[in-house]
Amino acid sequence: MASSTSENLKTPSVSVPQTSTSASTNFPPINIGTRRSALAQIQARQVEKQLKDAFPDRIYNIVTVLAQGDKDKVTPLQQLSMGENAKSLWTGELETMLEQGELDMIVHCLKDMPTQLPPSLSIGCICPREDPRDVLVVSPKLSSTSRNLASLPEGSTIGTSSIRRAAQLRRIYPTLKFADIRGNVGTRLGKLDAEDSPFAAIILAAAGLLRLGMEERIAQYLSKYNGGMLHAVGQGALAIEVRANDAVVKEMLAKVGSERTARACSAERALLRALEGGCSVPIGVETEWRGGKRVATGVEPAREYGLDGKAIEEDDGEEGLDNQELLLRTIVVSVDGKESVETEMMRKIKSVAEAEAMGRDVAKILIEKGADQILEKISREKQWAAKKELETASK
Ligand SMILES: NCc1[nH]cc(CCC(=O)O)c1CC(=O)O
Repeated sequence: MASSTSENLKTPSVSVPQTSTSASTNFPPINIGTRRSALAQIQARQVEKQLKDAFPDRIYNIVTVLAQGDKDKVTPLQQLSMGENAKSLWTGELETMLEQGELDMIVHCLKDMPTQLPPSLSIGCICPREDPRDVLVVSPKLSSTSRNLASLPEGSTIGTSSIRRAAQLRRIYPTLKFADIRGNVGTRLGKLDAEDSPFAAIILAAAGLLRLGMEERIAQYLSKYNGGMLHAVGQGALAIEVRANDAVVKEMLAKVGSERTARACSAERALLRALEGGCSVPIGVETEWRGGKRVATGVEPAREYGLDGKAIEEDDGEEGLDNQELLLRTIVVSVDGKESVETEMMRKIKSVAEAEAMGRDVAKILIEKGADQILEKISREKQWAAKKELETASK
């Protein structure tokens, strides 16, 4: 779909689609950067559409970049994301282009964004959240009999590279086994469905499957009260990264963002930041808005359920937001699932800053309850594994 320009010869991993010539405008085009996967491109087009609806006179280009993390399919994820630059392998190249003005915004899954951004960049807006939950996707060989975790055959292997997912499931389903599975959503589904697949099922984010139009693959939605699984910080929300000093683009994005999602996700991210967790740290969260006219998840527009399975009665949109309370549930689990610390807090939240304060307060409570010991142990083990890796490499 994207046609290459001669510019790309210098940077072959970047593809710029032809600019549409239909809109007449005096403004320069808005270049929207994203990763190259099918899901990333759908997400970028969704944001482009919202911007087009709000600002039809502007021209938009979607620029896709093959991220370092997508190129290296061999090194285990946990090693790829080690150290200072954790996760920059997903965003580093795009961020350089944004800083240099080749892009005007980057559409990210908020979940994949580091909690600290380079000082020249900031989050321009957070879009309304898709369903934030993790889901179980079952192998076609089992899908007529096993539609949930509890009914999978004993000793089944679940494909996931996420310590958060594996650790939480080990805690509740000690007979399940876990194995790494890498790649984009489509690649993972292909590995699950292969004739010689070692996996009985895999765990994915609902949001990705829903955006890809693959809802029919979802066997079970997981949450605290269904499978005992809390999702990742920021899961299901798209965030748009911009140059911190780009007032024009920031003003445009104000039309696209959701205050409800921004508050919920800011609480989650402040919690993660305070615990200094990288993407592989097993912290699970759930946020719900309670009270006011509706009982709702961080999901928006309101779906027909809350994360606890209670029906959502009425959607009073953003208006009732200040009268509602934000419920934040969290869990920190050891890798083997044997130790865990959980806490829940509910508070009225009237701004992103208040949401961040709540996230930090929850982090303090988790630390008082012993979460720091779990996290320190994981960090020691990671350093040990990295040292071993270096020793092996230098032999
Ligand atoms: N780790 C990759 C990733 N980053 C964001 C999503 C899902 C979409 C979202 O959270 O918005 C996924 C796929 C998955 O975890 O199944």
